Amino acid sequence: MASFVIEGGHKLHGEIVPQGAKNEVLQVLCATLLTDEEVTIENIPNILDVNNLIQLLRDMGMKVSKSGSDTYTFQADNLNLAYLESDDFLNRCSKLRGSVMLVGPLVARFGKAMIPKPGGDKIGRRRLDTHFLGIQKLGASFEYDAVNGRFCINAEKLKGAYMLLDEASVTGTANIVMAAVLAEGVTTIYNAACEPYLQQLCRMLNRMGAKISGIASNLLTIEGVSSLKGCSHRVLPDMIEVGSFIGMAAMTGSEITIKDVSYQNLGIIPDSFRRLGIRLEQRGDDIFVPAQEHYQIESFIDGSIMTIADAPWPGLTPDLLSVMLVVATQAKGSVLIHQKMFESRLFFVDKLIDMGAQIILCDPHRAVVIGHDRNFCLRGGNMTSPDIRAGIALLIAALGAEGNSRIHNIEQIDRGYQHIEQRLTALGARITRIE
Ligand SMILES: CC(=O)N[C@H]1[C@@H](OP(=O)(O)OP(=O)(O)OC[C@H]2O[C@@H](n3ccc(=O)[nH]c3=O)[C@H](O)[C@@H]2O)O[C@H](CO)[C@@H](O)[C@@H]1O
Ligand SMILES: C=C(OP(=O)(O)O)C(=O)O
Repeated sequence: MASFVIEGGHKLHGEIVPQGAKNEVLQVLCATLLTDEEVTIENIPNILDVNNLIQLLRDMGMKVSKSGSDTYTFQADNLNLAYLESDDFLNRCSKLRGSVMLVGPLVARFGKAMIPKPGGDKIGRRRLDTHFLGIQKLGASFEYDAVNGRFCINAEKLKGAYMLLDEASVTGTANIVMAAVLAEGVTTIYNAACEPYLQQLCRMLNRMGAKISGIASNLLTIEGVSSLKGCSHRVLPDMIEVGSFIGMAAMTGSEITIKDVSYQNLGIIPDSFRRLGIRLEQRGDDIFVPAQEHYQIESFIDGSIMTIADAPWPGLTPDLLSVMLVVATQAKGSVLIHQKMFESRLFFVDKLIDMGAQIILCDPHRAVVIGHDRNFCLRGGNMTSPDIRAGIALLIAALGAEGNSRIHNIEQIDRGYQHIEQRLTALGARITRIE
C-alpha cells in the first residue's frame, strides 16, 4: 500500500486544469461495446479505475489504440465472449464499480452478460436492484449463480417497456439506457438519473444513431434501433475534481484558478461552496478562487443552521460532501453535513477530530461541524484513506494542517485523481509518494 507524506501549511498558487470526468468515462467506455465500428474518446483521465476498465475491455477482445495523450479509439468487432465466463473476468469486475455497466451493452448486443458483485467504494449498501429490475423489464432473465458468485443475464431479444425506477440510480440508468437503445420498440424511463455523466452518455449514443429524447430530464424516451455506428466523443471536465480544488483553495487560504471547468455543467456545486462563505468567480469558463483568510458559513433565511445535503441531480452530488465537510472545519460558523445516500461515508471524521477539528458525528448520515475560523490550525496526522472522496478530503485537511501528515492506502485516491501529487506540487504543495 502506497502512502503520501504531506508537509502542511504551504499556500498554493497558480492554475490547474481538471481531468476528464471519471464517472462519465466509465459509462462511455462501456458504450463502446454497442457497435462494431470505431469510437474515439478524448479527455480520458489516466486514473486507476479507468485504466482497469480499459484493460478489462482489452481482455474481452476490444481493439484499443491510443492516438494522443488522453485520446483512445475502441473497436468491438471481434470480442471473445468466452472470456466473460473466466475467473479472471470476474475478479477484475469485482474491483471496479463501473464494470456493472458492461451488462446493458453486452445483453443488448450479444444477448448475454455475466457479472459478479461489482467493486467500488465501501461506503454503505450499494444495491443493484434498479439495474436488474430495469433490464428485466426489457425482457432479460437474471440468475444468481451462488457457486461462482455471479449474476448471469440472458435475453433472446430485448423489447422496449415503460418503467418507473425505484430510485434515480446513476449507473443503473446508464445500464438500462445502454440496453434500451438496441431493444425493439420504445422504452420510457421515469425517475431516470440525469447527471451530466448521463447527459453525455445519451448525447454520445445519439451520435452513434440512437434515438433518445428527454436528455437532462428525469423522463427519457428511447426508440430502439437495430444497430449503432461509430462516433467521436469528448469527456467533460470532472466536476468532482473541480469541487475538490475549490475546497483545497479555501482550506489552504490560496489563490487558485481552475481552468476550463465547463461551468454550465457544474449545476449547484459553485453555489453550495458559496453557502460555506467561499468566494469564487466565474471568469469565462474558468473559476477563480481568491485567497481567503476567513469565510463565514451562511445561515438559512430564517436564521437556522445551514445544512449541506446530497440529492440526485440537479441536487448536490454526494461525492463532494467529504470535501465540503473538511472545508467547514476552518470556516466561521456551523453547518450540518447530511449524507443522505450513503451510510458509511462520514466515519472518516474521526481522523479529522484527531487533527483537532470540531465535529459531532450525530449518526452515520449526519455530522455537525463547528468551524474554527482559523483560530486553531489542524495538526498533521497519520491516517488511512477509507474511500476515494474521504481520501482527497484528508489530503486537503493535511495540506491545510500544521506539520507533517501521512495518508496510507492512497490507491483509493489514485482511483479517481490523475497524478495528483505532481499537479498539486506544481501549485506549491509539498507531497511525497512513498511506495
Ligand atoms: C461509478 C459511478 O458513477 N459512481 C457514482 C454513482 O454510483 P452508483 O450508480 O453506484 O450510485 P446510485 O446512484 O445507484 O446510488 C447511490 C446511493 O444513493 C442511494 N440513492 C440513490 C438515488 C436516490 O434517488 N436515492 C438514494 O437514496 C442508493 O440507494 C445508493 O445507496 O452515483 C453515486 C451517487 O451520485 C456516486 O456517489 C458515485 O460516485
Ligand atoms: C463513490 C465513488 O466511486 P465508485 O462509485 O466508483 O465507488 C466516487 O466516485 O465518489
